[in-house]
Amino acid sequence: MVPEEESPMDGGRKTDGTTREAEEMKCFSIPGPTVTFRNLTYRIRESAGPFQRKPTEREILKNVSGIMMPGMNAIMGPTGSGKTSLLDVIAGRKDPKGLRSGQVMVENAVVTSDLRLSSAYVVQDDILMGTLTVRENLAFSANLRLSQRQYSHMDKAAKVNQVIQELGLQDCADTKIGTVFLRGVSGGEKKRCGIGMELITSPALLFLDEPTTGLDANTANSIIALLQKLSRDGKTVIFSIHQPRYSIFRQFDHLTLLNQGEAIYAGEASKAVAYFEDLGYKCEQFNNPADFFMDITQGAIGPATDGPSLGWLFFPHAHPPVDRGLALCPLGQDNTLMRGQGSSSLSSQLLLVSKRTAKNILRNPQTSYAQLALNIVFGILVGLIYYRIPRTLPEALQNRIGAFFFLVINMVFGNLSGVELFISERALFIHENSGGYYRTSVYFLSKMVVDLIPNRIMPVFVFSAIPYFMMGFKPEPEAFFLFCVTMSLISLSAVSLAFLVSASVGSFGVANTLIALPYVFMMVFGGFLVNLNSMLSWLSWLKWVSIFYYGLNALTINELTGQVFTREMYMDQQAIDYTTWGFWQNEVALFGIMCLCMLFSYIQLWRIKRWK
Ligand SMILES: Nc1ncnc2c1ncn2[C@@H]1O[C@H](COP(=O)(O)OP(=O)(O)OP(=O)(O)O)[C@@H](O)[C@H]1O
Repeated sequence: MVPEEESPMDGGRKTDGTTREAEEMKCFSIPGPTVTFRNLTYRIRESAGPFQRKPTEREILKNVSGIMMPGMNAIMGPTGSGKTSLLDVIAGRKDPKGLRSGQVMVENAVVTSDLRLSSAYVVQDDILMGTLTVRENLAFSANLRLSQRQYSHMDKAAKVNQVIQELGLQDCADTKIGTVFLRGVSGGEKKRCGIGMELITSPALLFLDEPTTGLDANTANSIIALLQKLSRDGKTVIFSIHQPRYSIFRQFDHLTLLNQGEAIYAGEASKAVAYFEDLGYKCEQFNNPADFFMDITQGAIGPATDGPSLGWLFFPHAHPPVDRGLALCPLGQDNTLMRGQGSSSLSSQLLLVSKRTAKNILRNPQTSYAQLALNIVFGILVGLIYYRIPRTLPEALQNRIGAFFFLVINMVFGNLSGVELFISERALFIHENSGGYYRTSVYFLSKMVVDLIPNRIMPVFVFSAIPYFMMGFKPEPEAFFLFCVTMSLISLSAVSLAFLVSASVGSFGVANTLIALPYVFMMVFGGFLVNLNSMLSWLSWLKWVSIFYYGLNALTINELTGQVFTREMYMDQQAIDYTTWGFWQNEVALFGIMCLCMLFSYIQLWRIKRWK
């Protein structure tokens, strides 16, 4: 959670627009912080193969140091040189376990993972809600991240308008971002909106991972021009970039050049060419310096004379960290200097996130429609197959039990789509949750409320009503009501299991395999396909975890108890307890499965790795 304290960048509560504007101007005139890092060594563990005992370690950052001040600070280097890793370590987004030495300081205070809550980080893949407009996305960020105590609704709307103006997003402010099904704003506008989501909190320190990747030359230019404008307003802008064109390169104030995890240059960008020329490398007259540096790192050109070799750090015109009197502090110790803006209360977070989820479902209703359509078609189909079940044996019994099995299969397997819930928004959730937008519990609860009611409970009532009367089940309202309750509990427990799988894995392929397996096992141990009394005793215990077992039992008790044609004979044979408590035992068991799966889903969601 973003702390509620007032930040140095925070304007505080304002009563009139003029004061607010003046304060905003003041925010921009306060210089951003100086970020210092030294001797950063970062190792990753390469996953061991099946025959390898110990995982191997690889050093991806080797003793990297530097100072980044307010302005444009670029981290450049060839692919795989460690640009993103360095950016993430500085921004406190990389798993601290891998940091073997070194520290990062912001304005003389050691920072660790807390920095990620107080600084702004724009990820490479624009992570935005595609069904919402640019303005709605920005408003979502403003409503959640600007303190309720300090900003009124009007203040927040004014802030959104201000960001739209600053980023030149006026023309597309009310256009949806876009999804695979929906054409939305352009790539450049999406990138601007991503930057805007972070600028909402007026951060003094802005990190961007490859902000120009995937954009055409003009759009890339305009994004860099925007960043340059922000840096001239006093912000410390730190970004990784691969191989920019000259018009982009010349806007850099500070350059950190990486090669195979080592910083081979860190200093004023305008002096980098001269530095390498001093080492004997020759930059052709019309060559782009960025291309020149890439050629050096990739060994395409060598020194003309015997100069010093690459691989040691140079700080032209930059103050070495020791000159700034920075104290060493053990890694992992939190001593955060900057504090983020206060965020909204738990209940308003829940309201805002639920509203966005509902909006997203309404604007992207394919899953809900499919769920409803499937239930109507299946309901009619079951109703037709078992139309007016006779009340004479053997059909009265055979058809009823068959119909129950058919109904439960539909309830369970109809919820396979539940595995989509947390996988499709995994990147968005990780980004927003680690950026301090909302708590894990808020996201979880909003998903439960907004997904469960329209997608999992309402269609069940439609589905239950259609075949129930077509088949000629007990006409009493109480029996129909208990039938609906049972069907809902079967559906909810099945979907909870799907949610658990969804929160545990990151890919649809794995999730589909993982969910199909327990569903099929539960079906076998439901008591319809095999008589559980005749099964090996050490195997038959699996019925106790079967949604099918409890669901079939409850439906059977509800329909067959008191019927003249069976006289409970069937239930006696199957050892089904058809007392009132016997019926409710099944309902409680289904409810228990649902609660357990929900609880584990939440734990799994909470355990998702936030580190990069
Ligand atoms: N969490 C991780 N797990 C495994 N390998 C990693 C991890 N993070 C970084 N690496 C590896 O470290 C090296 C540097 O990666 P990084 O993404 O920092 O490079 P980069 O310069 O940003 O590359 P690119 O320009 O291609 O994005 C790569 O070989 C990458 O595969």
